[in-house]
Amino acid sequence: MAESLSPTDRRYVEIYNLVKAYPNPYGEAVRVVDGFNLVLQKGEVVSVIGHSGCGKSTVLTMLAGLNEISGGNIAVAGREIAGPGPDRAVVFQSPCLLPWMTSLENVLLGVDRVYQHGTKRQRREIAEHYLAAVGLSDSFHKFPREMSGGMQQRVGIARAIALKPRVLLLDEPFGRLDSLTRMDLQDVILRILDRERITTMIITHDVDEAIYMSDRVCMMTSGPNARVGQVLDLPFERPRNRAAVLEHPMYYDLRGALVSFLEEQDHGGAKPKDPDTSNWDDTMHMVEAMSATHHEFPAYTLAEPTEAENQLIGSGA
Ligand SMILES: Nc1ncnc2c1ncn2[C@@H]1O[C@H](COP(=O)(O)OP(=O)(O)OP(=O)(O)O)[C@@H](O)[C@H]1O
Repeated sequence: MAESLSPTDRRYVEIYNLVKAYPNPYGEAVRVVDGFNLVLQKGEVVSVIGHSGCGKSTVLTMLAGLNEISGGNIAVAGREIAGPGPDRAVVFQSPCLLPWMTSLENVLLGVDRVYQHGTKRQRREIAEHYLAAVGLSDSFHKFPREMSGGMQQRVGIARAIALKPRVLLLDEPFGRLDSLTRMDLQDVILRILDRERITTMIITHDVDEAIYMSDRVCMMTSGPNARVGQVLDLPFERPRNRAAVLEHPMYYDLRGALVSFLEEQDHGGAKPKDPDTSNWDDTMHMVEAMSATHHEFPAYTLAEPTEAENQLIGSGA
């Protein structure tokens, strides 16, 4: 993030003293998140990691405007948020596609709303462009039931990116996918982010994923009263290269810092699901396997922005 940024872009997403209180079974308000502060630069990718139940999704859904804020505030591009909006697109663990619509129609749902002044042909061109960008050029007319979980998640990603959001929010987007699909989709997202430079927050349980995908990793303390414990800066260049990241001399130290933090936070309370720090041994094996196996999807290429997209964005539509 070396280029000079305007003051607004340096504080593109600003989360200030954020609080979320939920009622407990006795009706008392418990502050799950309390005093969470984080600033993201424009174009930055930040992962949020922490023990299960600490409040990661709570922070993300408040940033999405889907969850009421109990205290503090959140601003995007200098403006305090008030509810959800197409400037913040979310991809959840489950892609939530409408089952009676094809992949193209599912993506068009959002595109039609954002580009209301575009022609039908222009909007279709944009939806097709983003489906192609996630490797689904052969599946425009498939229904969700005809697609694998990984393909459905690709549609969910295309739908989110096609909105041209200012901020992309990924809530454990690969949580239900097998390791190979997961790695494939990590690369799909990284390549889109390289091109689109979308400011992105990723919630994950996977320390290797956090390191591979992000510019910084934000570690949350365990709840209640969870907040940012530490923030780790990552030295890896973009575009990311998996082998180069894994072979980087600092990789083990960085990973060790994350795991140590999580272990320190693990102070004996019952945790339904601990962060997944177990797949390191499999990772190099997976990299080799990926280069050796036949891919389900055609080689990923990113076309230039479509003419329709440029015209519509240029006209402020
Ligand atoms: N609507 C709600 N009402 C009451 N408590 C809630 C509500 N939503 C979440 N919580 C509680 O808030 C805490 C934080 O939940 P959240 O889902 O944000 O955690 P998380 O870190 O994302 O967990 P995980 O990693 O398991 O997805 C949990 O203890 C959860 O039980």
